[in-house]
Amino acid sequence: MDKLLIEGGRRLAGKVYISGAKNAALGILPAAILADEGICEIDNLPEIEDIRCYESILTSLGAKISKDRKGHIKIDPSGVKSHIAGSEEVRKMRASYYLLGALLAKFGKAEVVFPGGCHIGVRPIDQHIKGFEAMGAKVTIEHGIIKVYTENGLKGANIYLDVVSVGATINIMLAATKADGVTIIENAAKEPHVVDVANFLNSMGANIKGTGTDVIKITGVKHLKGCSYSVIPDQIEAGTYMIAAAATGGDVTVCNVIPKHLESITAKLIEMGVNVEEGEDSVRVICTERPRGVNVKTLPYPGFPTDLQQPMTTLLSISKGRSIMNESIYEARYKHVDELKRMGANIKVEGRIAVIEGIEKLSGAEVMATDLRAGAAMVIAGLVADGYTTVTNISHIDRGYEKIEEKLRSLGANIKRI
Ligand SMILES: CC(=O)N[C@H]1[C@@H](OP(=O)(O)OP(=O)(O)OC[C@H]2O[C@@H](n3ccc(=O)[nH]c3=O)[C@H](O)[C@@H]2O)O[C@H](CO)[C@@H](O)[C@@H]1O
Ligand SMILES: C=C(OP(=O)(O)O)C(=O)O
Repeated sequence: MDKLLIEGGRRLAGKVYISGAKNAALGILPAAILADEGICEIDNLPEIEDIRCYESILTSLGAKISKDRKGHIKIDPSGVKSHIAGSEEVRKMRASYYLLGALLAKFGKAEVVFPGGCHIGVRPIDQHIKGFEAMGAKVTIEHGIIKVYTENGLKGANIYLDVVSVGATINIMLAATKADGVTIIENAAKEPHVVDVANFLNSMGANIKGTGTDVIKITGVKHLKGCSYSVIPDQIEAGTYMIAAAATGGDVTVCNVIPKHLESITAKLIEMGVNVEEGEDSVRVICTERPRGVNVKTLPYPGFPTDLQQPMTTLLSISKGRSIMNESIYEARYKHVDELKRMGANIKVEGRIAVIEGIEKLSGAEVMATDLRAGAAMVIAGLVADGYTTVTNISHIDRGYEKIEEKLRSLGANIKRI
């Protein structure tokens, strides 16, 4: 299995270009099967394992997918005839739960194997199910398969989410696009990728209003068509490079981003004494002295994203003084801490709280990517550590970061895949 070998101690400098957003693309791909006519052309797709996996799921459902250039695909869903998704790929990934909403909207029924994804907590899907049931579907779980059936299609409904959930918001939105009547989602997630999936569906002819606020109104339509669409830049990939720049005392311009989506990260870095300059579609991170420790609490958007908690923990582990991290979204997203400790970090975890006493330097070691963002955290740790760090289990990293070692090398890092 591949590993990343990193020689630490090099300051990152230059420009890095951010790919399309994983979590937006993973909602857009299943949405494309809803076209009753025409094809969907999707641009700025990130070249990552999760996208390859989703393309293969759609192909196995009968969609025709063609590619003519990097990050651009055409999906012809006219061959999708089955409401059953049960392949190994479905089981592997989290976002396969969107097949429930998409197949339900298309056929009035869906059978999908339970989703996988990063092991960072229990990750229930009760709010997705509650939404489908409110729209009149009957949901059962048999032998690891979620079965959702309707008698006469879905009916619009008022749905109040008990927790702010990206997945439930997008899934209910997908299901409701062709439902009979109006669906209102209250306490909806406001993440940029929720807005992006809705914009894509609206380009296909859906009628979705209010995304980006906590009340979304979906008026069901009868017919959807193909469209051309470009995925937004990845907020989390951008944040990862911003944090890596700060950790290495670097000067990095993170290009092809929407700076508004990065505000919570920008604000934290500024609080730590790092200089961040916002451009129109870029942010420049300049770090000239060791950052100060700060307190961080992960929250739904526009709060600090849980997906950057792990890279941020690495930065805090080498910042001045004590920091407190409060992971309010997932109860088990601290597996990277044990790996950071192998590199000398001084971190105590109790429940959702990590108390981090910043040390001057980490020291290189063999560490494991226990999940996707833990992997990013270990790569940043390797970049700043004394000597060599080997990161194993990097298939997790490949799920969500396009060509991470090439992008880092272009910024001056000494990193290679072995
Ligand atoms: C493919 C994708 O887009 N993944 C993202 C998505 O995951 P995902 O959609 O799985 O995350 P959610 O936003 O749904 O989860 C947020 C919180 O709600 C809880 N919950 C969720 C659904 C539910 O039915 N019941 C329930 O209790 C979860 O356990 C978690 O504590 O949003 C997360 C939160 O920003 C990110 O970390 C993931 O990168
Ligand atoms: C948790 C993540 O992904 P997934 O939901 O696909 O497991 C992530 O992108 O950080």
